[in-house]
Amino acid sequence: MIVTVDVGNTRIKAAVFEGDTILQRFVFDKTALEKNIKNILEKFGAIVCLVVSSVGDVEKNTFLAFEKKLKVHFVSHQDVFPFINNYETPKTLGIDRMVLAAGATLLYPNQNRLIIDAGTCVTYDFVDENNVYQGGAISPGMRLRYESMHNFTAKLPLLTLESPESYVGKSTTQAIHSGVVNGLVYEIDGFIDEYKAACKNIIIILTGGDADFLAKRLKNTIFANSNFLLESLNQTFQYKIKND
Ligand SMILES: Nc1ncnc2c1ncn2[C@@H]1O[C@H](COP(=O)(O)OP(=O)(O)O)[C@@H](O)[C@H]1O
Ligand SMILES: CC(C)(COP(=O)(O)O)[C@@H](O)C(=O)NCCC(=O)O
Ligand SMILES: [K+]
Repeated sequence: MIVTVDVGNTRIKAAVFEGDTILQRFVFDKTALEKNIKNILEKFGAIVCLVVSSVGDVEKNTFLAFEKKLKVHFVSHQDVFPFINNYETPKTLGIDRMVLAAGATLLYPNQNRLIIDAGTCVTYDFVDENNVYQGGAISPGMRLRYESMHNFTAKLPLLTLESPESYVGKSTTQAIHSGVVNGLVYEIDGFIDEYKAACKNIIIILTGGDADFLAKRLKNTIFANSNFLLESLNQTFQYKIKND
């Protein structure tokens, strides 16, 4: 039994795995990291390893403190990955994106894969059918769009996520909701259309904190799997054990 932990720029997600099955999933804030990990380990005494992917700014030592009880592994660029990396700056590629690419490569063999992670940022990652990671895109996530328009203007209020009534916003509030939500939906549909036109045999995976909300609004039919990063971490770790 292992626990995988995904430290994003907004929240921390964790899942306990027995083989390929998720037993329980947790979401918490970085201020409550130590307490939550402690609780998970107390609840699941059979956990032998803590596998961490981090792009956030939490202290490594918080995890290392658990090393007396179990093995702690930070996924890093030095690990073995099941794809060839064609990114021109492989050392700066986010470790979360590497893990998503690895999970897609292992779980969906012999096809092109596009992974869209709608978190703090929206990331697009493309692994082709020859298992070559080709790159993708990074754009502001939904919450970031609301916050940055408020922070960088004098007049725009900070709103919380709401479904726009129409693409024609009839008030400041409605115009912001339309710009943020419809804008991101059009962006994602636009990228999906480009990838689908360029490659016939492609699987598209949508994950991240906004995945469920967005999936319902896309023109393309895409099923959201908000656990995909945690599942990919489990897969990446199993692959490492087999291939090290
Ligand atoms: N309780 C919540 N707290 C913060 N963000 C949330 C919450 N519920 C949904 N979200 C959405 O999730 C997104 C962040 O997704 P997440 O996958 O947690 O990000 P990250 O992996 O970058 O930490 C935000 O854009 C926000 O709209
Ligand atoms: C793009 C990201 C900020 C996404 O982080 P997230 O939204 O998952 O919190 C992260 O993958 C990162 O820091 N990447 C480094 C740059 C790159 O991937 O090229
Ligand atoms: K992301």
